[in-house]
Amino acid sequence: MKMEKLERTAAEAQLTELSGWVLNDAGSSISKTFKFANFIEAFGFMTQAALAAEKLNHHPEWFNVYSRVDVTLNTHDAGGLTELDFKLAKAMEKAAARRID
Ligand SMILES: C[C@H](O)[C@H](O)[C@H]1CNC2=NC(N)=NC(=O)C2=N1
Repeated sequence: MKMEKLERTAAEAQLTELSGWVLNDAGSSISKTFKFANFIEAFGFMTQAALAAEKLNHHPEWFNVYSRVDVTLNTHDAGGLTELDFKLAKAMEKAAARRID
């Protein structure tokens, strides 16, 4: 799926529909840290998010230590943010219903 790179203002507008996600200085990615009660909760989130990512054919960059998952989204094919990053971020919000903060 060919996706258009979003300009900074468009990315900022999309961000208003999400909470806790931050745009990097370059305007080329969004990030959020998710916290869970323990590793199993964190890994459950990652499993659900992985299924959503596979459906979208759009995959996260992420780092997990125990109960914490740091997520960064961007579209490497477009060299920045696209609609797909925001779709995946919203799917991740649903998958993170059991987060603790
Ligand atoms: C060939 C394959 O469809 C592409 O490489 C997809 C896969 N998943 C992807 N995920 C992300 N985050 N960015 C991409 O540009 C991307 N491209």
